[in-house]
Amino acid sequence: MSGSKKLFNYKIPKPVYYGSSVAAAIGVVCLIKEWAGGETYRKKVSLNGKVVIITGANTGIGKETSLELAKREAKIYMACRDMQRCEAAREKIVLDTKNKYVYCRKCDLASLDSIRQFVNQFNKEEKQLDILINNAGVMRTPKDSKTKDGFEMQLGVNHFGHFLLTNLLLDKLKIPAHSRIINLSSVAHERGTINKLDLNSDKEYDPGTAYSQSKLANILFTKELNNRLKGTNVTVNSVHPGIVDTELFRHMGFYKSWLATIFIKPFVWPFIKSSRQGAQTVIYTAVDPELNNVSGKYFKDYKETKVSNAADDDQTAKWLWAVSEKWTRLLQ
Ligand SMILES: NC(=O)C1=CN([C@@H]2O[C@H](COP(=O)(O)OP(=O)(O)OC[C@H]3O[C@@H](n4cnc5c(N)ncnc54)[C@H](OP(=O)(O)O)[C@@H]3O)[C@@H](O)[C@H]2O)C=CC1
Ligand SMILES: CC1=C(/C=C/C(C)=C/C=C/C(C)=C/C=O)C(C)(C)CCC1
Repeated sequence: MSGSKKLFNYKIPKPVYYGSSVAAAIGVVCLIKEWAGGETYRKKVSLNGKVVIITGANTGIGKETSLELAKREAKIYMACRDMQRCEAAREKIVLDTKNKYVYCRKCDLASLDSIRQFVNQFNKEEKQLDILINNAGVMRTPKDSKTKDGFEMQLGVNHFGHFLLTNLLLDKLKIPAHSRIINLSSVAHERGTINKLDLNSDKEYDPGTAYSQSKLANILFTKELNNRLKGTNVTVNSVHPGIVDTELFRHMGFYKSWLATIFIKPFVWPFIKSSRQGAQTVIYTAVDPELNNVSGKYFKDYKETKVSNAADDDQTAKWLWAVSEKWTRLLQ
């Protein structure tokens, strides 16, 4: 028997036995990951003739969403801060989908000037906008990270940047029969509060608290924008994509450490979504015809989901809107 294992009445050489056991175990783990990651959105919805803007489209969830919408024949504007990374992603999307109507445009959400320049250029290029996906985001940026206009980086990029961008694009969104805005929020909003006395975290800064505040701001923005868009053709919803293995964790030392890589990640890996899996609910809310008249909602795993009490607060939503209008100099 040495050098072989017995299975029923067959002698299997040990290397074959152990090799196939490892392969089977890997197969099972992959199946668990596929199952835990949720269903792929497969409804055949063509976006031929539709114009889409996706912020932060060069990597992670934004890149996968761009790829999927390009397959559905949309004309896509990838609004990114790093043109080299954007071009690399665009090339791949164009090669994979054969859709040549995919463009890179500079839009640094950490600069109000850059956002205005992006919109000025877009207004010259397109008559209408059908889908705006406010996807770009940063998480747990280091202390003292500020945008060009002095906003705390996470609130600045995740909320103020998208607040200005969306408002400047509303005229173009009002042209098609139906158009949509999708705001990427997060389950992290549940831990968030809006700090009315120190919104910009100038007095005290905690990276996790500031991220949660920014993701709560995304939902409050969705709420107030939905109020203001009543009676128009434009809907606005927010999405939690799941816990997704992307570059969002770039500022979290522990996540990238050898300790986490060896002792934690192998066990949680099957339950963390890939970027493709994380993009599915975003794609669903962006394109599914059943949602043509659904607005002001928050989605998770294809389902409308309840938001936290702090996110269901009309007064704070209005307060945040007024501050955002002022700080981004929207009405200048
Ligand atoms: N991953 C997750 O587990 C979760 C993610 N989310 C949300 O999903 C969204 C997408 O995140 P994800 O794909 O995971 O993260 P990634 O870090 O992989 O992608 C974020 C994108 O945002 C871009 N971005 C960052 N700062 C700016 C800026 N100043 N101007 C323009 N673009 C910018 C990045 O560009 P660059 O490559 O140049 O840095 C990148 O393209 C975020 O809003 C995030 O909060 C919500 C819940 C969970
Ligand atoms: C997977 C994993 C971790 C957990 C990460 C979690 C739970 C992230 C949640 C992120 C959210 C909610 C992001 C976006 O909004 C640890 C503990 C860091 C260790 C390394 C592996």
